[in-house]
Amino acid sequence: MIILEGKHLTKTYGYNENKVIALNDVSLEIEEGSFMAVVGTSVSGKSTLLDVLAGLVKPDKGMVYLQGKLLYDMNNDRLTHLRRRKMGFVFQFFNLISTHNVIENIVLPIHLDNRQVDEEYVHDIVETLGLTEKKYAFIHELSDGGQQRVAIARALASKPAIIFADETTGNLDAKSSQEVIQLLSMAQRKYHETVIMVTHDEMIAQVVDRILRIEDGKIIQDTKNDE
Ligand SMILES: Nc1ncnc2c1ncn2[C@@H]1O[C@H](COP(=O)(O)OP(=O)(O)OP(=O)(O)O)[C@@H](O)[C@H]1O
Repeated sequence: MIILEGKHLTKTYGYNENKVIALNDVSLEIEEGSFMAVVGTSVSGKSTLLDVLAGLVKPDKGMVYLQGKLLYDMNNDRLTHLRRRKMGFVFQFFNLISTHNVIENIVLPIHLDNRQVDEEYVHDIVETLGLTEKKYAFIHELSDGGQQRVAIARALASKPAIIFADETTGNLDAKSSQEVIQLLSMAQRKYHETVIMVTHDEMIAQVVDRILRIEDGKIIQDTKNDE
């Protein structure tokens, strides 16, 4: 089943001689439960594509449908509500709250959405990500790797329809980047999540279901791993 669809997405930044076409008429469909990696050289438009698909950056042209619902047709409050309910984010620099402990950070998006925390589910995620011993630790007490795990746990906890991950602006070393990919892949299989991840890591072929290669704001290669 198609969970997310982008149609003729175009996004430009700047004007006249400073004009940059970050996305140039991109269309794609994403299967529910799949793990898609978005790769490509620097400033090719990867993050812009992710942000447009996630309802964070409105395209100049084109449409995004999440489970058949047109994203940019709704007002901002509804879009924010939809993002909270349906999307999980694992972005670089994690946006974790330093005055909260690990478990408080993980359940924060659920509280923001005025939903009941599924304690059993959260417990399972915490255990799966190896955070049980760190549950009550503060964020600054964790290593970078530990913080990454909290960010992944937080994205999973609200049972989103899709998880968006972007490591592109950061400087994750190859090992941390592999770890994030492995953890997301495990989560995708265990919790039947759909994952879209922007990465510089090219060693992903075995893990992901699909690799989308972007160059100059266009899809230049779309490789699906059919098992
Ligand atoms: N907020 C913005 N304002 C102006 N220009 C932007 C903005 N965001 C992106 N761009 C431009 O759009 C183009 C695509 O950027 P984008 O960040 O999507 O590429 P990327 O492939 O994710 O790059 P990287 O891998 O280096 O992070 C670049 O030329 C960038 O400078």
